[in-house]
Amino acid sequence: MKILNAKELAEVDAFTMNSQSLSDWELMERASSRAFLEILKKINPEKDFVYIFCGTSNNGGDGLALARMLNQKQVKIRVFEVAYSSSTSKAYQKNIKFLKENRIQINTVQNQNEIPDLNPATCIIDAIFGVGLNRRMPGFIQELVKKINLTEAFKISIDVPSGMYLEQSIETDEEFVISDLCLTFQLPKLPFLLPETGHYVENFKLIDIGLSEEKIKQTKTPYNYITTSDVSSILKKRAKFSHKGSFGNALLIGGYEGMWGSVIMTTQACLRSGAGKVYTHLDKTGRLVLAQHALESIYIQNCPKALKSNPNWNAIGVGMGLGLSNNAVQLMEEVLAHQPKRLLLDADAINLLSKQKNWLKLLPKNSVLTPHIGELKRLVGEWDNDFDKLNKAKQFCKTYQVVLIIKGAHTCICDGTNFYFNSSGNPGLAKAGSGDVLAGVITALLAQNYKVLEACQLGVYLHGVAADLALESFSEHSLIATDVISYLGKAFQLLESKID
Ligand SMILES: NC(=O)C1=CN([C@@H]2O[C@H](COP(=O)(O)OP(=O)(O)OC[C@H]3O[C@@H](n4cnc5c(N)ncnc54)[C@H](OP(=O)(O)O)[C@@H]3O)[C@@H](O)[C@H]2O)[C@H](O)CC1
Ligand SMILES: [K+]
Repeated sequence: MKILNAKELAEVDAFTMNSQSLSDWELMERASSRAFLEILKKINPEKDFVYIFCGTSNNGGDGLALARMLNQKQVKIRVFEVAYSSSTSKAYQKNIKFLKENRIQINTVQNQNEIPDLNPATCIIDAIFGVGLNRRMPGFIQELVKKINLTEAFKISIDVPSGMYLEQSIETDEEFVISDLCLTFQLPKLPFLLPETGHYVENFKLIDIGLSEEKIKQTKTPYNYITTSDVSSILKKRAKFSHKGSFGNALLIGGYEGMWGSVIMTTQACLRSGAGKVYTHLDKTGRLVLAQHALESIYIQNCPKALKSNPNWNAIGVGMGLGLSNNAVQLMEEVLAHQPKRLLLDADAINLLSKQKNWLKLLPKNSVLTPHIGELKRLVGEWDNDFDKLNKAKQFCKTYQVVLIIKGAHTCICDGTNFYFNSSGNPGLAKAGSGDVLAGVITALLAQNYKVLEACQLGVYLHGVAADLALESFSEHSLIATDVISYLGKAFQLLESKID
């Protein structure tokens, strides 16, 4: 699924209206009526008192349409025109006319003194600014938003929380609506997926408004959102006459300084993700634990020998609990000298790279690095904001020709040109061990010869789905990494059921 900016969305809107012979008001009516159905699920039409704040352009137009629909349902409402401009959109004017015809009172707010008492409101609909915000909101709207945020009312933002920009960060002294629910039209918006702003849009719902799929497909954007339909087309069927050699040999290297569990979980996840054979090198003191927990894996005692004697590792995953000792440095040197076809670097492998930046040039092309935020900082340096972070990550990938998987609530894959944000997963994954499991899933897919970017997308998505499915037995609090491994099977089943 694509993530578009305001200009691209406006082009898709225009194309849709043209191809479906719709006026802008009709498209707005479609959008608002679908948002209205979602709002009805969240309010008590008999009891709630809904305040609707409408800007003077199309986001405001949506708000006015919602006011009319709520009024028709006999919901108690108050409508406020937040008059930041004297020029209004056509669809907005038409909706104002309808409200007047229905004798619905419209209150105007155009300065700080006109901000109403919000105490009576039990629900607030924020339709002040949508995707069109392109500069700082006027002072009186900043004050209004501050007041909205202080109320106990249930807050619903239409399309985008007012004050949030699609493609730039918000200054620390700027306000934006912190809503309980954001009903966003058709496609997700970039700030929802970035931690600085996404933290305040935890609950967003995509409202399908029938925009032209053809036009969306044609629109070029670097930003993408990974959904089931994107990845189910990637997953390959296992051929009937295949054998273990058909699915690759994966070598996993880590598990030192008592951190055996780390690489053993990677091993288990790799075994559960379809690799033909999984070999694991860990500190020899951990070999019995490996034998107990991953019977199907093959223990490698002498890693340098295994690297030298076998030029045909289909994929190597290194770093999970590797430590930063001299031994770890040597192992990394061996791996880099081997120049594997497919290489994944996680955890301590990334930390070692950050210390020895001259190694970066030695990484085989298309190596996959899976840093969490702290590890990313050590690799690319500090960033000013999330947009700067994306730029730095992109530059890093371009310079070293690698793929970054930046782990987080919406894990982001960057290949130097495009970004892919994951849609699956939950905060139960915010625990030690989750990354080890992800490394195992992706190494298994790399070993099976999936294209690197496809292995990353599929792996990240499956890992999140497994965590989501695991919530049928566990809670976000109780979920642990090994639970995620035990639900990988169900996650694969879900995608397999979608293969034609
Ligand atoms: N396909 C869809 O997704 C549909 C979306 N709809 C809704 O329409 C909005 C987008 O409408 P738009 O009118 O483009 O944008 P806004 O309502 O957000 O209004 C912003 C306008 O105000 C001006 N502007 C921008 N920033 C400021 C500011 N800080 N102060 C004052 N004015 C500002 C700007 O115009 P300028 O020419 O002055 O730059 C914007 O035009 C979308 O979010 C949906 O809610 C439709 O319902 C149909 C389908
Ligand atoms: K809004």
